[in-house]
Amino acid sequence: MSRLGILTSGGDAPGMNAAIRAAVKAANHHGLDVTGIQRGYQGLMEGDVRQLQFADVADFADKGGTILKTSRSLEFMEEAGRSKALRTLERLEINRLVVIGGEGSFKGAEKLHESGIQVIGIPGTIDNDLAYTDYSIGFDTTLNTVLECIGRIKDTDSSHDKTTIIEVMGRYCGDVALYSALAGGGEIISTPEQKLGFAEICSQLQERIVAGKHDNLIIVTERMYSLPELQQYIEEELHVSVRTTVLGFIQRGGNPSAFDRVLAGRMGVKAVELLLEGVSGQAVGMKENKLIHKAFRDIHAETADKQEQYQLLATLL
Ligand SMILES: Nc1ncnc2c1ncn2[C@@H]1O[C@H](COP(=O)(O)OP(=O)(O)O)[C@@H](O)[C@H]1O
Ligand SMILES: O=P(O)(O)OC[C@H]1O[C@](O)(COP(=O)(O)O)[C@@H](O)[C@@H]1O
Ligand SMILES: [Mg+2]
Repeated sequence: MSRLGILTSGGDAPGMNAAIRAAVKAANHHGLDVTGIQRGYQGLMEGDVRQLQFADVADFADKGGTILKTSRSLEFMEEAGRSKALRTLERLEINRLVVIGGEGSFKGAEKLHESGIQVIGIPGTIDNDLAYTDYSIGFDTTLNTVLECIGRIKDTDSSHDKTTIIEVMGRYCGDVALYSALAGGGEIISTPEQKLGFAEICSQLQERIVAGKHDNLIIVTERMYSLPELQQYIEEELHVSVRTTVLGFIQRGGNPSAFDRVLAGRMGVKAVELLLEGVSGQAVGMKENKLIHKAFRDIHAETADKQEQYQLLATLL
């Protein structure tokens, strides 16, 4: 019987388990056995695997994280590490592979494809930083979590007329911040795509204070500023009380939203279908609510056009 391997790699994202479940279900339906590779590429190199029956995954579709565990593996970035991974695949007679992860994981998957392994990617990252797909699995859940946290902070801010800087994740992509603000989450937003300087943040804040809005949320993407410096700058310039909240891993965990579960189900099944059609070196995505698939090499070159969303934001803020 033909054997399919599946792994999750990079940061965990809510909905990864739902994608695993869907892929196992689809594989079994087509008579394929599934080997779960644990701890991403690190586990692939070490041969850390277990057989996956549908019963093993059926109850986890509604859980965050990944039951297969995940890793970031420096060793796999090296030729020698990847040779070890190839030896594992050969030894276990795995000739088809599903990789659930983000951009980095897809780079690794592309190298496996170039080495002759049949591989399909599924986008699983809270960052939504893969431009070829409108949404990656996990992004919607993270947004909902961020909005819930923001709502709680707003209650306190409005009661005390305070300003809070909220740092959200996204690595080098501003989508978590952007969509949080589009959903009504904040007054001022700064992202890698539209970065505001300290002075610009202060002038926007000052405008709102003059207009009578004394509780304000400033949403920023991680890795952009020294937050203590930004906080101090605003306090000294405008003589207002400012707090800072870094949401951190709170926004990566949690049960997947309905949207992420459905997306994961669609993509998990599609990945297996593509493998059965003989497709390799591509990732499943979604554009305008239709499933698509695209070569890894084209995915890396694609850049996102978020002009429409930023224009909308300018109207809404
Ligand atoms: N250029 C690359 N070549 C081979 N493997 C890579 C490459 N880039 C990333 N990887 C592998 O993919 C893993 C996950 O990538 P990372 O960027 O950390 O997360 P994500 O896939 O979620 O974006 C890395 O730890 C590494 O093992
Ligand atoms: O978990 P780590 O290694 O601290 O990495 C944090 C990074 O992981 C993420 O949560 C998810 O990123 P990836 O999906 O690319 O792994 C980023 O938003 C964040 O910058
Ligand atoms: Mg990534």
